[in-house]
This record gives sequence, structure tokens and C-alpha cells, in this order.
Amino acid sequence: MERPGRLLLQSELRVRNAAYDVSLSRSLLIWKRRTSSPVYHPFRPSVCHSVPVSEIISVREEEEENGSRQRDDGSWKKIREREGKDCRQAFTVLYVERCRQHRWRCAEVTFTCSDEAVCQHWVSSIREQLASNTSRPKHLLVYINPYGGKRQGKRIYEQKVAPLFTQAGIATSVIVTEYANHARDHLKMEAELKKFDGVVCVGGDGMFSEIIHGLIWRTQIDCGVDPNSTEEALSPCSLRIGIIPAGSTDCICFASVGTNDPVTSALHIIVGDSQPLDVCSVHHNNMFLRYSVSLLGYGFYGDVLSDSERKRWMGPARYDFSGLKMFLTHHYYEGTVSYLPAKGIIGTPRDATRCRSGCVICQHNGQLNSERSEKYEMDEASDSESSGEWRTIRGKFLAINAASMSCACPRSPKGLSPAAHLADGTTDLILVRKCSRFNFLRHLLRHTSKDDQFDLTFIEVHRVRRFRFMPRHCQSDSDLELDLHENSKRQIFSQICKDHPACGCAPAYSSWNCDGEILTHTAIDVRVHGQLIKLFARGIEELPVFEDLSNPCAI
Ligand SMILES: Nc1ncnc2c1ncn2[C@@H]1O[C@H](COP(=O)(O)OP(=O)(O)OP(=O)(O)O)[C@@H](O)[C@H]1O
Ligand SMILES: CCCCCCCCCCCCC/C=C/[C@@H](O)[C@H](CO)NC(=O)CCCCC
Ligand SMILES: [Ca+2]
Repeated sequence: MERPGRLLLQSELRVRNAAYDVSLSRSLLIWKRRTSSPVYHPFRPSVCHSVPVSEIISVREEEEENGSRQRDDGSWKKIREREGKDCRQAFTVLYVERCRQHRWRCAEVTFTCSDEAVCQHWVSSIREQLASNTSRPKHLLVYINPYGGKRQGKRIYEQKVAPLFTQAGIATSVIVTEYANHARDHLKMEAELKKFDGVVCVGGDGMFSEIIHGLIWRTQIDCGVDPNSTEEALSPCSLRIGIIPAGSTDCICFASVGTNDPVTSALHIIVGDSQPLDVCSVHHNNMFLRYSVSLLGYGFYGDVLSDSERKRWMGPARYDFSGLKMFLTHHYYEGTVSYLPAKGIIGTPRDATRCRSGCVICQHNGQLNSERSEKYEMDEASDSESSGEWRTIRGKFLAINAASMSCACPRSPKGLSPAAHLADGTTDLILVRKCSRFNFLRHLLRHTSKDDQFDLTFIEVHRVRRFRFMPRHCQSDSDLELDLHENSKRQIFSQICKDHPACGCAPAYSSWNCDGEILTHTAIDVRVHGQLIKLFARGIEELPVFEDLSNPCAI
């Protein structure tokens, strides 16, 4: 709880006709019930509220209606009798109220005061404070994906988010996408980014991935960096991105805000939160493929995704259906994983830390190798395998997952890698070796229970800055150019096999699930770019255990 700064304003105002001492400082608005009788009532709770100014959404004047007169055009005009001392002035303050499970909602309180000048002064003072908060967005570029999740993107935005933006005086340019990658291409080519101080993604993880693709690409072009390069450090994006969850998994929103509630996300955007986020770049033979911020999954999650793509009409349930089907199919894949362990960091994928608001591990590790630091650790480690830093593992895997964040989501509240951090410059590489269905099910079910999903002999997890994967059957260079056609032919072939287990042959290839989109290649080179982008979020807040004694109401 912030301590009140220098007092700017102090008055006696009324709330629902009861007297309150109301005070405004740089950081806090406090209204404290006036105890009417001088005798202290030990049992009457002295009602006191305090709201950080940074969490006030807006303030609006109320027209106190004492009567109304018909205008000559027939419409009714509210009039305020000037004479008579009962003339009341009123203003309403809208502010953030915390609810359960990290949800926020917009609460309001109306103050009435007898003197119009006092009322005006309060309104203008609060507005002045809000205007001086430069981290708040004024003009947002909004992309709505009408197609993702349960196809409710437009309704969610229009009914739950737009009214809040209007209340907060935020101007918006809204684009409803008409085809896949519409938002990416618009950001790459057309958007006049200088006009905006934020981008809003109304959709799921795939839509977010599309938007950061466009934004990061545009930022590199504008900064003269080659987005295709695997060596150059990328330039961080200054525009923050807000996520209004309207997808099927929405794990990026869930892991950075703590819930998948559109109103909560809208309020984090309005108050101007800022949360840095790591981004992985994925290349195939020096050709850029995509960016990833949540999950890069080969094997199980890749097969779940490619099987579910044909069932988009099922909405979010498609993942559960395909998840079960792929669990029963139980395919493993051979290949070679090499990775560069993260050095000099604090924290491991199996420790008890959790990435929360103001995360010290992200602050410590993030600075170690954020894009802005000159001595970029990568150059030291150099990329050639010869540097001795790289480790290589060959084997048969059920799943190879790189979680750049916990990937917590409604399906798995603690996520694929519960101790992963949003902005520490690393990704957790989880290797699930070939094992029995029974053991794999134990591993999967631990994602939804308290047990440690890594505490199994066939699982290993490493915190890395880079990694590569090469499927076993990629012998010569020509095989490397496994293009989509070749891959899909194999997949069709393997599809036939999957549907007719009689033939007994197992497909050699899975596909990579990159934030919910299928990659076109299986041999990839992944690199983590620390804190490359920023979200309108503040990480998951620790629940306030109890009001601390410095509570301003206690004064
Ligand atoms: N207008 C559109 N028509 C068709 N596809 C679109 C359109 N706009 C965006 N897309 C694509 O739809 C895909 C899925 O969208 P999104 O990720 O928002 O939903 P989802 O896959 O259901 O959610 P999640 O990724 O959280 O599981 C994205 O890859 C995006 O590129
Ligand atoms: C068979 C019993 C299973 C019981 C428990 C299963 C564990 C579920 C863990 C869920 C982890 C989701 C990781 C998020 C990845 C997203 O970037 C991606 C796009 O949104 N979603 C999926 O690929 C969707 C992936 C959904 C997989 C089911
Ligand atoms: Ca990370």
C-alpha cells in the first residue's frame, strides 16, 4: 500500500448522504466516514477507503436533477434549480477494485458537496493528476480476431472493453481482421505507429503471436536491423501490447495478468501497466520462421495442434479431443537436441520461485542479457558448437517443449513450467523421453495437480538461452529443405498410418506448435531475446495477505 504524499485537497463531502473526510494527495484518494457523535464508538467500524491515484479510471461530473423542463424541440432538459440551498453538486470517481483470483473490476463512488466551486475544484484536481500520469495510453490501435476461440472477439470488445476505454477518454482505431495474418501485414506495412501509444490484441495466443510478428518485424525495419539475421541483437519495441483474451488457451494473458478476464485486461491497459516479455526467434537454416513467447512444442503438443486445426469448428474443446486422441496414439520421435544452458542466472526450472509482479529474478537475469546490454552473453558463448558451452542430447522423445513462460492457463493453472519467468532472458527446455502411456499420463495429469511434473525419470528440463533441434531422418542437406509439401505428404502418409495402425509404421516427423500455430519446418534454431516487447500488464500480483499497518486509513 502506497503511503499518502503531500496533501493537495481536503474537504468534507457526502457519500450516500453520510459525511466523509475526503483527501487527495499525489498518490492517494482517501475518504473516511465522519464519526458523528464525539464519543468514540469502539464497535462501529470507522469506514475508510483509500485508492491509489494510479488506479483511478476517470472522474465525471454528475448532473443532479431537481426537475426537468421540456425544450421547444420536445426533448427533456434536466434543470438544476440554482436557488435554494439544497442544490447539490456531485462527481463520481471510477476506480479499480480487486476481486478474487486476480480479477479487477471498475467500481465507482459518487461524492456530493454543497458548494459548486468545491466540486469543480475536486474534479479538475483529480483530472490534473490523471493527465500527469504519462504511462497511460491516449490512442490505441486495436485488432479484433472475429475467428478465434468461440468467435466472440467482436462482442467481447464492444460490450466489455470499448465502454471502459471511452470512460477513460482513450481514443481507438479498431480493425476487425478479415483473414489470417491481416494484422501482421497491416503492422508490417501500413500502420502509422507514431500516432499510437499502444496496440491491443483481441484474440488468443495465435493472434498475439501474429501481432508481435508484425510489430517486431516493423521495429527492426524502422531501426535498420535485418529481422532475418540470426546473429544481430534485435531492437526492443517501445509500443506496449495489451491482450483482450478471446481465444481458446489465452495462456499469454493468463500468465501475465493472472486471469483470462477481458475487463481485467482492459483495466490494466487503461492504468498504463508495463511488463517486459522475452521473445524467442525461430529460424530454419538462417531463414526466419516465427516468434514465440509461450510454447514451442514438438511431438505431443505439435500433434495435438495439427490434429486440432481441422476441428476449429469445435472451438476450445478441439484441444481436449485432440489431446486425448494424441495421448492414445502415443507416437515418439527421434532426433537431436542441442542447447546452450543459461549461465550466471539465479533460479532453476525446478525451484519454488514463481514469476510475480516485480519479479526480482526477471530484474536480475533480465538485465544480464537484455537486448540493450552491450556485452551480449551470446557473442561470448559464440554460436559454433565448438565453444564447448553447448550440450547435445540424441534420443527418442514423446515431447520436446520450450516454455518461455509458465504457460499457465485454465487447462493447467500452474502451467507447463511453473517456475519459468516472463522476462528473465531464458526458456525452459523440457524433454519427455519415450515412455509408457501410463507414465506419460502421470506426467500430463501432474499439470493439473500440485505434484512436480518434472519429478519423473523420463523427464529432464534445462533453462537455456538457445537450442536447436534436428529430426533423426534429416541426413543430407537436401532433406533439410523439408518444405510444407514434403512434410504434409509425410503427414498424410503418416495420417493414413495413424488411422490404420495395422501397417505398424510410425511417422518420422511431428510438427512444431509455435504459440498455437504450426511451423513449416522441423529442423529449427531457437534464440531467446530478453525483454524484447512490453505488455500492458504487471505480472501476477501477490494476493494481499492482510492490510499492512502503514494503511493510510489507520492514521
Ligand atoms: N479474420 C480472420 N480469419 C481467419 N483467421 C484469422 C483471422 N484473424 C486472425 N486469424 C488467425 O486465427 C488464428 C487463431 O486465432 P487465435 O489464436 O486468436 O484463436 P485460438 O487459436 O482459438 O486461441 P489460442 O491460440 O489461444 O488457442 C491465428 O493464427 C490468426 O492468425
Ligand atoms: C489427456 C489428459 C491431459 C491432461 C492435462 C493436459 C495438460 C495441458 C497443458 C496445457 C498447456 C498449454 C500450453 C499453451 C500453448 C499455447 O501457446 C497454444 C496456443 O494457444 N495452445 C495449445 O497448443 C493448446 C494445447 C492444449 C493441450 C491439451
Ligand atoms: Ca522466459
